[in-house]
Amino acid sequence: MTELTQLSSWKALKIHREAVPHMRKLFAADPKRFDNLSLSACGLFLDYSKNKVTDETLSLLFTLAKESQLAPKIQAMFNGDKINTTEQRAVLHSALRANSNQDIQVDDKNIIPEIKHTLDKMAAFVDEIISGSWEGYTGKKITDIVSIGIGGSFLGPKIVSQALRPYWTGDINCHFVANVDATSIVEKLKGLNAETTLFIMSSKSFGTQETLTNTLSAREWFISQGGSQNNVAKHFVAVSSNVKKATEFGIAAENIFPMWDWVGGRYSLWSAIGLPIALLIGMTRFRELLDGANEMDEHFSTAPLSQNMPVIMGLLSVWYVNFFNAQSHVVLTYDHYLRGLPAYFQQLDMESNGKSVTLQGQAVDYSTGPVIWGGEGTNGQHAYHQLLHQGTALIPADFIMPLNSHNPLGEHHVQLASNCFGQTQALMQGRTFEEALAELEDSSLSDDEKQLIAKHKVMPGNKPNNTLLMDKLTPATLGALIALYEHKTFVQGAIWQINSFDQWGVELGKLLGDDVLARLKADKNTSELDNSSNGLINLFRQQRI
Ligand SMILES: O=P(O)(O)OC[C@H]1O[C@](O)(CO)[C@@H](O)[C@@H]1O
Repeated sequence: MTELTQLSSWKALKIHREAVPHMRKLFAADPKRFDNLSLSACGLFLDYSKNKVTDETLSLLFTLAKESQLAPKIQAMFNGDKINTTEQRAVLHSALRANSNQDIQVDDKNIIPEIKHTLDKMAAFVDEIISGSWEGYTGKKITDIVSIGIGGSFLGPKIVSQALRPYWTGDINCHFVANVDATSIVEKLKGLNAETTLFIMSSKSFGTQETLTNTLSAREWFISQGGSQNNVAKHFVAVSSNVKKATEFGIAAENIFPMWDWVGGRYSLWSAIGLPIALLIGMTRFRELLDGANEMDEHFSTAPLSQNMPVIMGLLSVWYVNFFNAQSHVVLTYDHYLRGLPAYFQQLDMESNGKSVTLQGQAVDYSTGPVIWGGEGTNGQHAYHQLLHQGTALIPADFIMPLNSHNPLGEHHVQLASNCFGQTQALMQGRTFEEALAELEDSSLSDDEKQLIAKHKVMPGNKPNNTLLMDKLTPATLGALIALYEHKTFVQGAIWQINSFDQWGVELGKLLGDDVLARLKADKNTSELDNSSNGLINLFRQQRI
């Protein structure tokens, strides 16, 4: 048995689970539930009143946090302790957005000056590109960026750029290429002019197959379009922690923006990996994004547990995963600009908490990270919300909506808000059999038919959901929102006693992929593997035109 399941709070929560009444009852009993179970921080407002919790639940969850040493674990992360123990690395994405007067030590060295230096280098570069003083090989201004990277070196820049579309300066367009499928890069390059296109190769390791292959193809395209090897320096820059490999690959040393091994890929948009964002919105706005995240770092590291937004959200998730067997969590963004966030949070959470051994190497005997999925409202209401309301799985939901739209057109936003709030209400209260029957009272159905249809119209309700609001989507509120989910992910990992910062699960696939590649390119059939893999490889070799 693991330590976690032996904690007194864990045992108490297991028993207490049965005693939590339906949320309808909780709301009826407490006219102040909304006031009591909501809080504001860093430009965000969280309503968590529509959760299956009483005061006792929350108190037990906070005890669980204390018994799990959450507060010292938070401090260890911010202090730069090597909490990523399987890779012996500090976890300091927070340092990337820290104030420049701070002193944060890694291996007895203050890392703040090099962060500042890289931000200054980014600022100078952004200025040159936006002003047009950086010229392509025929003297023209850069108009298009092609950002090549995958995983954290793709999702963060892409989704934040998309979310901050209203803040683009308008001079530059950006295209993102991640997949090794040639269709992705071929389609992106269509219509681009090599003279005015800049490629950013983003890879922390500088060893990721997809990114290397796409960059080579981009360089070939550039040369096939009239650029020459000598012009590559004007059109290719890289972001990497492996400066040596990037230089060997042929990226000019002055065109390499460094990052560091204490930044995880899925936490890296705050580093020079965020360069595409800075090129689109300008450096001042990029710094506002960092400031918003920094505010959330301050909140997370200083607010008491019971007033701490990431702590509350993380503990609620643990409550459902471990005590109600919730196996997924849905993120519903009621803002078209935020439509990519569920995919971003999916990598953040699932790559971080998809683990099954504790830090001590013991197999867990409880569930860890749930499946994260979602999409934009109201679209999902006409697709998968049916399962949220009446399906058999319990799926906690986060609704995210800015109170003001960047496009205040007619009644659109008030209708959007009515749908968002209406969904949170429907999930919570549901519809009883008696209510369903009453709705059918005036229909021409027989009594038996009414009884039958009413059964189908029953919605159990009592489905947990959070609502996160902000005045308006700005770089600062977006920074705070993303940092909130980063820290929520940390809280869950800390309770589950796992390492949220490695990703060994993706490594085996990479290794086997390399072996399969060699076999696909070989001039003879494969017979050494399992017979399914042999069969697939040989089929591919034989059927290829
Ligand atoms: O930036 P890199 O080193 O190319 O890695 C890309 C992505 O690959 C992963 O390791 C997963 O395969 C992610 O964690 C990372 O963001």
